[in-house]
Amino acid sequence: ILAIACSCLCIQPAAHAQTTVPAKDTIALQHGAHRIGVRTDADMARWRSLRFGQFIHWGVYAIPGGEWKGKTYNGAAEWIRSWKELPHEEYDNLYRQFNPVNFDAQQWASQAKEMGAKYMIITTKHHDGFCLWPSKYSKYTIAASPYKKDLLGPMVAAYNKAGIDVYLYFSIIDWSHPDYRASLKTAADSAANKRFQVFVKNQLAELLQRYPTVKGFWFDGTWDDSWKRDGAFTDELEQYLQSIHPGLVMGSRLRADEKGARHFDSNGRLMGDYEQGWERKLPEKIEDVHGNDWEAVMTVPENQWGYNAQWAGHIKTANELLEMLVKSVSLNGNFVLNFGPKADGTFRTEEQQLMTQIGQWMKINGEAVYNGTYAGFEKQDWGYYIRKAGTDSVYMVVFNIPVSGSLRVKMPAHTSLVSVSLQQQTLTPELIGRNEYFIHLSGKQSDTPVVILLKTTSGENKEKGNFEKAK
Ligand SMILES: C[C@@H]1O/C(=N\OC(=O)Nc2ccccc2)[C@@H](O)[C@H](O)[C@@H]1O
Repeated sequence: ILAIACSCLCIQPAAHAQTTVPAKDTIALQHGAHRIGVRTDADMARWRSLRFGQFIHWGVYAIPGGEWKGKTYNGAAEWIRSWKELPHEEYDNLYRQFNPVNFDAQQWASQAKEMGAKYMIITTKHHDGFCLWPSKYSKYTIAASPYKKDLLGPMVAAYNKAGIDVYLYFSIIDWSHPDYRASLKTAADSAANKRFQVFVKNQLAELLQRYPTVKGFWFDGTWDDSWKRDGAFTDELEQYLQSIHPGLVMGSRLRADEKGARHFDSNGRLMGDYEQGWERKLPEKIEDVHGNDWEAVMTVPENQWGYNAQWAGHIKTANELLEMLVKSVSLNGNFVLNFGPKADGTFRTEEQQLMTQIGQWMKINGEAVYNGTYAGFEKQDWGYYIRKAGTDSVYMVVFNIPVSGSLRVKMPAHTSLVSVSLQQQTLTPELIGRNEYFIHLSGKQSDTPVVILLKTTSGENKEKGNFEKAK
């Protein structure tokens, strides 16, 4: 009885309490997550500090741009090869026309820098298999096009020179490769898949050898059964890439465990270095990210990654996109905004205007975004809190100024307010309850987000803040 009493009385804390996911750990896995909790090394800390990235989807799909022989393709432009109106034979010969004579890596990098992006993700090859670099493992590359020259090298050099890290998008699905199989039905399929796995490993090693300053891979196209069913290979591949390029940052889309689970293994543990499932959607609250690092990727139209001439439907504005960026950072994540250059290497006017508008705000307010983390304050309707990593500085990024003009701020327990400022102007909050304030923005109107800096002090035996003494 004593033993029973003891076992139900002495609650053992979880052996590894870093994650908040109720991990079962009931399934023994060889190829599940090998790390519990976030990566704490310098390369991951750098990725985490960047917060704002630029995605670029560029390839031969930019030539049709979502249209073909007068008809409009309703899917995502980079998927047009899958449209019955466009014969594979015709699509697979588009590379003969791919000649981006107006491509200017320097110009691309400087407009990304102006926007305030700190990293860039480029499609080395999308699902169609066309390689933007002269891969020696494929004939279907930029070398076979009229342009001939490598596109990735100048991009990596120009972006790095502009102080922007580069990550390589790589699609595992490759519609151009004779050995690609979505599913494995026969022994011949399995033999082809083995050859395909060697091809993937060779191309990835080739990319790291050619572009040694890249910081990681952004894998995609890993949902087919042929990939999911070989968790061991995905595990070995990730470890191989880390061995030849230590510190690489790779998201959760690469891996499967030996039971075919993706992103999270069969015990609910995140595989890879950050959660990569937030595609064209954002988490709502901090609990949704389970203590993991994560990244959201976003399109300007509803769902177009490659260049799409039509750009039908709702086109997000700079303020909408800034709110997504700020919301992501307030929930401890990164936000990556996608652009689809034209076949000639230029960006459409609307995308250039967005980069300029976003950059104008980031130039003044980027300090609230870069190195931003979850602040631990109770969410209010006026917008989002962002804590400067490792400090007592908390930014309020205001998107909705209430009709009262008064912004409610509830201080977390054991945290006091030391000062409040709006750019260079000091504000005096009104104490309206126990450790609760109104910050009055009377008469303030703004057509861009307003940033207020709170200096706080926290801890059990802290000196009082400057506004707690009742009048
Ligand atoms: C970034 C996008 O990534 C893709 N697909 O992403 C996903 O499949 N996303 C996904 C799928 C299932 C669950 C959550 C996200 C591609 O097909 C698309 O062309 C684009 O490159």
